[in-house]
Amino acid sequence: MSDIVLSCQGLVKKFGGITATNNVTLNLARGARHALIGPNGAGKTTLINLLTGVLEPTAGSITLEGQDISRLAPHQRVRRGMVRTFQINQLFASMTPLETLALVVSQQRGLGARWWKSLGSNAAVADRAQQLLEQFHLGEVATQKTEHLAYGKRRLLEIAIALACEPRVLLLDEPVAGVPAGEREELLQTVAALPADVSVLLIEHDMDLVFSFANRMTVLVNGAVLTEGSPGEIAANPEVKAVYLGHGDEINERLPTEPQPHV
Ligand SMILES: Nc1ncnc2c1ncn2[C@@H]1O[C@H](COP(=O)(O)OP(=O)(O)OP(=O)(O)O)[C@@H](O)[C@H]1O
Repeated sequence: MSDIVLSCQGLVKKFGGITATNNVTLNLARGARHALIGPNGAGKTTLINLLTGVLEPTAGSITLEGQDISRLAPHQRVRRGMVRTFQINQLFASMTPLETLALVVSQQRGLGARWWKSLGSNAAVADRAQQLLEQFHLGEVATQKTEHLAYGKRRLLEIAIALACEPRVLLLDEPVAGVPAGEREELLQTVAALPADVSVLLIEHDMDLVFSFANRMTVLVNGAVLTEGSPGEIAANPEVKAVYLGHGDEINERLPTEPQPHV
């Protein structure tokens, strides 16, 4: 088994005259905690959309566990084990976290939506949903409608839903964006405690989270990879610091000061 779970080679995405992704090659190691950072407009969202199949690349290829998935539809990539965090939408607003997770676990296990008729009648589904509720600190709000949950709890539910799909690769899209200060710590701790066998690619502007979470970082600028390295290497890289100058991003409060230690 290769040490690389997800890989893209020479990815290019052009929107008319704009090259949003410019010859990006990126390897996600098995069990990685890999952050993708870059200033606004660097191409992070476009790259994630290419990896998940929402966008079709102009050139390049993507492999998951060594198999070419470049031509697969988004749902086929999910089935192969690449899952991104879901944004809570209207569909889930009137459902509770318990119902939502039971539905996703049930679908994942090929049981369809039969859980609806007899929630709890399938012990394996109920057990897994309960486990996820506890893991994501949602136990106390398990039977409240999602639309009434605090924002931080909704973000936790998004990650729980993604994990219910039993991913090999989890693409975490700005998990703490918009979360009020009082709810951040719980979210940071939960993200830090994600299962070690799930390889994670994190897109994030919040440098607290990036530097406390990642053991590998890729910096995108103008659609291309500027550099890749350990958090220590990234923090010490003058080019990275220069890129963030004038962007008002928090990275300059951290660079080139010492990053947090990593194992
Ligand atoms: N559908 C589109 N059509 C045209 N241009 C696009 C499209 N999507 C993205 N772009 C352009 O591609 C570039 C990269 O955008 P992208 O949203 O991927 O960056 P980002 O790093 O995710 O930015 P942010 O951090 O602000 O979310 C930008 O110049 C953007 O304007």
